[in-house]
Amino acid sequence: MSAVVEIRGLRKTFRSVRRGTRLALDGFDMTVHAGQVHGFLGPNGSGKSTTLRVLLGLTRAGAGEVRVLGEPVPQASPRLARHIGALVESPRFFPHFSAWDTLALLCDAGRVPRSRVDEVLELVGLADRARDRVRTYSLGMRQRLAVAMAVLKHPDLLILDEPANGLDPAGIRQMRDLMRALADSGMTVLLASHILAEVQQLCDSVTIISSGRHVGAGSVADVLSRHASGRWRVRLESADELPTAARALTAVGMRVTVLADQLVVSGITRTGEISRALATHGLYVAELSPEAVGLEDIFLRLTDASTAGRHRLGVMA
Ligand SMILES: Nc1ncnc2c1ncn2[C@@H]1O[C@H](COP(=O)(O)OP(=O)(O)OP(=O)(O)O)[C@@H](O)[C@H]1O
Repeated sequence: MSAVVEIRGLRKTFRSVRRGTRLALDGFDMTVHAGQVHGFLGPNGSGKSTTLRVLLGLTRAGAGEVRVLGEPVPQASPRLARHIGALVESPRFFPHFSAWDTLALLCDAGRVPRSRVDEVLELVGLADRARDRVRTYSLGMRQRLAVAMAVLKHPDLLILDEPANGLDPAGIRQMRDLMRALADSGMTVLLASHILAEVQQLCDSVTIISSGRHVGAGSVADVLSRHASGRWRVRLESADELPTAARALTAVGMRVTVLADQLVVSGITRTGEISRALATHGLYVAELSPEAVGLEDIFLRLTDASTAGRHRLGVMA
């Protein structure tokens, strides 16, 4: 799998007279592979927008190496511009223009054939409102028009900063379907988002940033399994047997929490240990499953740990 984005050791410091020196990126690393929807996650102020602005050549890093589509940034940024589409700031529209007029104007300015307008309107689901004025559009429709503007030149890499911000559940779902359709059409999508359930459903891989540092990355499945809770949920034929089962498991060194209809067990290396310990007391497992951990739990665990560590070290900006 080839890397579309490679970032190594990125540092960026902001200096202002009023607020002093602020370290926004502190040796940050990230890799995004071709054809994936890659989620870029981090708490407010952790450095996501700064990273995206560096990738786009909009701001310069103090140190580190950045390559997009194999080319160095910022040196190759003018050449890369036509291969990257981006939605990183609130889009501005001419409210009295229609979506069709808006895209046609951009086609003319960017020497893209106008035949692309209808294609893109179809892709973002605005074909039936294409001739209506933008000022009559909902927030979700405006966001989809902004994505249409970003993909007009059929970029290889699409960078989106919180595209579902402020959208209702239906709008979020349309945006998710759109991202998936774009990735299926061969585009690599880098998506900064706070909506972790969405990221878990949509993204192939993720990078987690906290206080300007990389704190986790990998395919969503890997990240979920790497940070699995190590706890197992155990149900028996009858809930009446749970107290006896809890005593049996505790006696062999496991940690057990008794809930109304199940046990939560940790402190084991193999699940067979649970069935074996219960069988010696004539108890049989009806259901045994790993306790589910979502991306949100992992995100909070990693970013809290990182922030707490940096507070201890006294290196917070
Ligand atoms: N132009 C700037 N001048 C001074 N400080 C800045 C500037 N831009 C960003 N910062 C600081 O850099 C740090 C990272 O900000 P950044 O906007 O990259 O975070 P973010 O992860 O995108 O946050 P959010 O999720 O809230 O958008 C923050 O401490 C922020 O205050």
